[in-house]
Amino acid sequence: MKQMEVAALVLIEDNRVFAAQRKNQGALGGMWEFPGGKLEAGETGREALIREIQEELGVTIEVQHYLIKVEHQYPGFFIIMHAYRGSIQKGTIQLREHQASRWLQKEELWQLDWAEADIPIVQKVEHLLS
Ligand SMILES: Nc1nc2c([nH]c(=O)n2[C@H]2C[C@H](O)[C@@H](COP(=O)(O)OP(=O)(O)OP(=O)(O)O)O2)c(=O)[nH]1
Repeated sequence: MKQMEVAALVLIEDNRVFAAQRKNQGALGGMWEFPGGKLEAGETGREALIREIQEELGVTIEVQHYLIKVEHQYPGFFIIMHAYRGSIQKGTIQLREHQASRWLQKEELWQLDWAEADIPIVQKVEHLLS
């Protein structure tokens, strides 16, 4: 069974969290997620996250702390996801790989069609927003 390890960013500004929508084609097409991506060989989760966010959003982030580890079995693959809190150090977000993005308030969190593995992260975020 295919297995992957992924790092994801929980970015909160002004009491809103950043969510991004995957492109319609491909794995989990159209689903909402926290930006990030797969760890490459020899990379730590933090290193992968900094690299992926630079690639996907064109910004430099500072990773603050580890938030939660999620393990989830999708029909075709098993995913281990590490979510971190982080903040933008430099740059303005540009969507380079996602089709849409939103800054969500607490009450809006469950309006989105989240990738299944993200549910525990969204629950955690719910407690971080007021
Ligand atoms: N980045 C990210 N990926 C997630 C989340 N939730 C979730 O199930 N995933 C899945 C989607 C993908 O299968 C995998 C992330 O890898 P990725 O974004 O690099 O995957 P990809 O297939 O788009 O990229 P690639 O193979 O072209 O490099 O993890 C999430 O919140 N953030």
